[in-house]
Amino acid sequence: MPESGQILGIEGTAWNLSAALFGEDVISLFSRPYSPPSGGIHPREASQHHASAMKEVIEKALLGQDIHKIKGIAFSRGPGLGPCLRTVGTAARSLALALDVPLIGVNHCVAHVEIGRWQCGCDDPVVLYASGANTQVLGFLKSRYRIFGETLDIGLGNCLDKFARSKGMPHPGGPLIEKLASEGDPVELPYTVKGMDLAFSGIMSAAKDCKAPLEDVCAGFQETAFAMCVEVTERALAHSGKDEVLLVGGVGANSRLREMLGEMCDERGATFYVPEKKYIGDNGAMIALTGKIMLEAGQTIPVFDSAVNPGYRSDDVEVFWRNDTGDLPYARANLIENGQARGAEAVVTTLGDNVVKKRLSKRYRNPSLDKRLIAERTRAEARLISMARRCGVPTPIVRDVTADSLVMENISGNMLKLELTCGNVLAAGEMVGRLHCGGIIHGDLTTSNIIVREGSGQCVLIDFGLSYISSEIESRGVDVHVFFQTLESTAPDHGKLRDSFCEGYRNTFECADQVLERVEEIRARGRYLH
Ligand SMILES: C[C@@H](O)[C@H](NC(=O)OP(=O)(O)OC[C@H]1O[C@@H](n2cnc3c(N)ncnc32)[C@H](O)[C@@H]1O)C(=O)O
Ligand SMILES: [Fe+2]
Repeated sequence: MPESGQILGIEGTAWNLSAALFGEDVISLFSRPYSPPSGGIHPREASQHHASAMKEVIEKALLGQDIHKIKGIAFSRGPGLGPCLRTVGTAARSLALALDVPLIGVNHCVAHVEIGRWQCGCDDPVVLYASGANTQVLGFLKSRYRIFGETLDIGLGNCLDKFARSKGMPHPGGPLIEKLASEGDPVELPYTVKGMDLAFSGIMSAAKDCKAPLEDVCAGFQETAFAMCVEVTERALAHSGKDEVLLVGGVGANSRLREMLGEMCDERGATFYVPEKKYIGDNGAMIALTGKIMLEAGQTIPVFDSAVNPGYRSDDVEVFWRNDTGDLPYARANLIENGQARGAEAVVTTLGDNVVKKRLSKRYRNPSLDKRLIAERTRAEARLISMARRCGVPTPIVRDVTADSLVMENISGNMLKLELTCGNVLAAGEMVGRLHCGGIIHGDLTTSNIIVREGSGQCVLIDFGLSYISSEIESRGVDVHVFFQTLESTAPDHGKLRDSFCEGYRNTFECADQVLERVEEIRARGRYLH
């Protein structure tokens, strides 16, 4: 590996203009945050702030340093606010040319992850990246940071900030909401999880309209939104078989979110990591460090081809600097002991020809939210399994229902994720087509929730805990989007599998094309939003 010496990194995707020098460790770090006089971040004003503070920030980061030791200039290439990115890009290019050193274009999201891994010393975590503009659950697989799930509308931080503004609180709202929440008694707010994806706009509008004392609304907001984030992180852990969780991004500064994630990891036997506060939100050190790693891996860019990318996705980056884990990470998925399988939210125990599925209480969840979710999901599951069967979708037969448990027929076979052939995925597409045709949305359509029945090879759909009735193209689209995401995050040949699914889906559902078009739209929407 070539010795890369010192790297200067510049961050300025949104609110913080920050520069750092990284050698073997962080040598210097200096930031000039932009705080809007009123309202939220205005892209042009933020970029003007960055332009006027650039000289000072770079000078302070380089104070007392020998600039001849600098072997590369790294900058945040995206995602972020276009005008801010361009200001930073221009400064980085000029410095690279003036010092005659390589230029490294860093993906901001990947940099959040890399500084977390570096600081915490974790190896292969499931990452909850919760910041202003982004909320994603990421995991490394086959040379990329795959997006297991993400927000379908706005980022958690922006959602907190907008709610705060509507109540007359200053920007950014996160820290003040945290303070108020600690004195409140949580109100009930809408909880929206779709497979491993999340949506925050429902909770935001309900919170804005809520007439309860502000402390109680803030507490309800945190309890609900954070429980959603922890749930999808747990789901990603169960699905991927990884055993480390890393929290990064500005919202990671919140101690309640840390506490909840810590409790979830504790219950699952996973290890929880979170970097120091100065490295958790936007900072120049994360760009300098990632720049150094990328330079060592040979990932530099020529100045003439270094345009910024406001929509740069975490999974657009080919990660040359990490060893591929090789096999799909299923070895440790779903702990199975004494005939019991433990998924993300329930324990399934085999009892002869039946299984008992019992939803577990989660310590990280506020008790009334916990009770509400367990009861709602158990009831919904029993009702929707029967409906789906009537539509010709193979499901287990339900034999009994209690407040937190279902007794169902035991289906023997493997999860679809272990038998990802085009034929099986085509059959899955046909099954989902029938389900949607009958007006049912599965709500958690992953390859772990389809069993390929031993002997007949028939695809059987399980886990209807998040299912609901809807004939909307949007809901159907999200269902299929979730399925495609699990293919993408786990199967290298996902293109072919996707085609097989579409073929099956078209075979049984006449609105298939409309839905598949919407899936493309939903995918594009997940890209950086302003
Ligand atoms: C693309 C890039 O520009 C963007 N960066 C970004 O959003 O800044 P970051 O520093 O990672 O996060 C800022 C967010 O973090 C929230 N935040 C800060 N302290 C918080 C706290 N104690 N509780 C909750 N939220 C907090 C703020 O309210 C704000 O929304 C991103 O990573 O998405
Ligand atoms: Fe960020």
